[in-house]
Amino acid sequence: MAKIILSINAGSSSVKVSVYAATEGAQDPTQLAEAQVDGLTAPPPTLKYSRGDEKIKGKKLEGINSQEDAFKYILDHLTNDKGLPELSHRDDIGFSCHRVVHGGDYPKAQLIDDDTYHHIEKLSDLAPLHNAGALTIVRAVHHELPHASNIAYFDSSFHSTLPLHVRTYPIDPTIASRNKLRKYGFHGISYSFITRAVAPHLQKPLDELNIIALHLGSGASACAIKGGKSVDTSMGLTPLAGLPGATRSGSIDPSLIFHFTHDAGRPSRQSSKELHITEAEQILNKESGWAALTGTTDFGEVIGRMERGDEMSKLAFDIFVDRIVGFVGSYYLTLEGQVDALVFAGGIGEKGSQLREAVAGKAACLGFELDPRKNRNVGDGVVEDIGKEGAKHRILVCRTDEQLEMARGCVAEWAKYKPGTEEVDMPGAFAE
Ligand SMILES: Nc1ncnc2c1ncn2[C@@H]1O[C@H](COP(=O)(O)OP(=O)(O)O)[C@@H](O)[C@H]1O
Ligand SMILES: CC(=O)OP(=O)(O)O
Ligand SMILES: [Mg+2]
Repeated sequence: MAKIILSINAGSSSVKVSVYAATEGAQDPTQLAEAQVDGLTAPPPTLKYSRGDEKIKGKKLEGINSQEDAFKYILDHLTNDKGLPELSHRDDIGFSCHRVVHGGDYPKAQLIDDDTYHHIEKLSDLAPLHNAGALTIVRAVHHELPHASNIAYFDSSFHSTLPLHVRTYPIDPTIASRNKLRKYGFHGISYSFITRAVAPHLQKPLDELNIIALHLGSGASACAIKGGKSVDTSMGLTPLAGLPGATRSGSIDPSLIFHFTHDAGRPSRQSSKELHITEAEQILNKESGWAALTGTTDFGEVIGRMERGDEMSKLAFDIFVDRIVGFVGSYYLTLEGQVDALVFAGGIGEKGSQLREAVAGKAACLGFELDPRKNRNVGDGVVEDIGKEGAKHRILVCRTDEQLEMARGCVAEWAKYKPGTEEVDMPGAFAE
């Protein structure tokens, strides 16, 4: 029998929920609707909704201040939509897939029960912009949709293949092992989608695909993928490392923070019972990046202002290009030049033609050459070529879809996650 899958992606600036109908053994779930609340870090948040030809864009929302608020608003919107009869009652939802950024050592998705819930909760300190928000949604689903199975998909799982010398920090190994201090890497659900979309596009078996993938959104990262597996990525123990983002500094000299504030190690003003963060984490995760340099978290706006002559926006743009190019060069060596394509994805990677042009301009010396016309008018497929005909390496844009990647995983493991199976019973789940 067909079941409804809700696939929930709590990002740092947005909550995206896709609704699918699926049956056991089906190839791909069928998307019925997609709702997105954007701008959580640049109020007022707005709703984007699509179901068939029905579209809502940019509806300003009031009283939505958190990922949990955004999710509850979306759930109400979906169940009240008369054009979505498949989801007229909350009990219609059989599965609820949750994007959880930090999954520690979990190499694959997990059914959320008491144990996994508390384990994920412990990891919240390592992904302060994400895990705590995602868990508020897990709790909301558990209370509002008690018959649905909750499954956690981790951003970190795709990077469980990182070689030892890549994931190890050169620090005291005893303390590193005790405190689980290593590179985990994130955006893995997206990189998994990208790998599985790009391989058939390039007509290569998955296990022979070598790409440099860039997921550039509110949080941004790069990944070197060899034989379809992650061999290096720019985020680290937490999503703070590597590239700068909307409110994140990215990698800086770790000593900098002690010169920035004398309170670096103190609990932050925004610490709460659920979320413990230091002043240092608050500043570098939430008060840096484009927001600190330009006053906006919207990189589309940064580009617009730069084009109108704003110097700080130009500086923010140049910093981003410089850091991205650094990873492209580094991963080109990691892959020993055997690179099938440079792939742009995420909100900025998919929409920021100016950024792609600037990155490709610097990477042209390695054989990544852009076709400016294709770059400015990207086709509407999942994967599109924007490289110059005859260039040494291809350049692609991939419209990544973390919700679909989770829903596909859910269908593939249907029997394991089916509501009503013994494993799924969670009598006292998520006790405080
Ligand atoms: N035309 C555009 N050019 C460049 N960036 C854009 C454009 N439109 C939107 N963006 C950026 O995309 C980012 C959101 O990306 P997304 O991957 O959806 O974010 P999240 O990290 O919340 O999942 C925002 O920072 C937004 O500024
Ligand atoms: C891991 C991460 O930074 O995610 P997002 O880009 O969705 O904030
Ligand atoms: Mg995202």
